[in-house]
Amino acid sequence: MVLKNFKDNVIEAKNLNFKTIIQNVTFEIRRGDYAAIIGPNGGGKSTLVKLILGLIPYDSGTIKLFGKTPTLSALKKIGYVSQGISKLDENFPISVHEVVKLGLIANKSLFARINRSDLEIIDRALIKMNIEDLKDAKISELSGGQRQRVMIAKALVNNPQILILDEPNTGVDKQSQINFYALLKDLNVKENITILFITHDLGVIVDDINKVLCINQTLLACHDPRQIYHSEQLNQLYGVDAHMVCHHH
Ligand SMILES: Nc1ncnc2c1ncn2[C@@H]1O[C@H](COP(=O)(O)OP(=O)(O)OP(=O)(O)O)[C@@H](O)[C@H]1O
Repeated sequence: MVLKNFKDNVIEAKNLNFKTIIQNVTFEIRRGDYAAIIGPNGGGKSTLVKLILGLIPYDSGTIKLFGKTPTLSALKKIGYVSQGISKLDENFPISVHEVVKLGLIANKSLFARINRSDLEIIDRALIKMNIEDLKDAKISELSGGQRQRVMIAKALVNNPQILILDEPNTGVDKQSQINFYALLKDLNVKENITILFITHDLGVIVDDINKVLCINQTLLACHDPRQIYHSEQLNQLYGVDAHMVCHHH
C-alpha cells in the first residue's frame, strides 16, 4: 500500500512575475495548511490569488497545483470566494438556497437536473456554514457576514480540496469576524480543506494560522505567524513602524 504524504504541496509558486506587481515570488502551500496572505493595500495580494487561479496569465515563473502543471480538473478542486462578491446580489430577489444551488449548477452539464443527492449536498453545505435556518431568506435580507457564509457554502457544494478567500471579512464587526474565522478553522480541521485567505485581520487569526505570506510586490516572508509579533518584516511590509500588540481579548 502506498501511503499518501499528508503534507504534500497543493500550491507551489516559483519565481513568479507579473508586470511590476508581483516580483520573483516563491512559496508553497501544503495540504492541510490554514494560511493567510497579508500586506498593504495595492501590495499585490489579490493579483497573486488571481495568478494562482489562472484568471490572469503571469509573465514568467511557474505555478503548480497538486504537484502538477494546472489543469481544469485541478482548478475544479479549488473553491474561490472573491473580494466583495457577497455584495453583488444585494438587490436581486434570490434565496440563500438558490445561490448555493448555483454553485452546483456551474459544474453540471447543460441539461443535467438537480436531483435528491444534490439537494442533500446543498443542505450539508448550509449546515457546515451554520446558515440552515436562513435557507429560504432572500440574499437582500442578510447581513454582510451572513452573505459571506452563503458564498462559502456555494463554494463548498463542489467539495473543494482548497478554499481561497479574498478578504472575506471586509466590513464585518469584530465578534462576527471571530465567529467567522472559527467556522473557517472548523472547515480546515474537520473537513480537511486547505485554506488560504487574504486578510487585514492578522490580530484575530494569528494564533490559528500555521503560515503567513507577507506580500508587498515581493514576498517579504513566508513563515510561522507567531514570529511576526517581533518581526522587522512588519515595518518592511507596511513601510511604517508597525508592531503586533497582544490584547487579552
Ligand atoms: N490585471 C492587472 N493589470 C495591471 N495592473 C493590475 C492588474 N490587477 C491589479 N493591478 C494593479 O496591481 C496593484 C495591486 O493590486 P491588488 O488588487 O493585487 O492589491 P491588493 O494587495 O489585493 O490590495 P487591497 O488590499 O487594496 O485589496 C494595484 O496597483 C492594481 O491597480
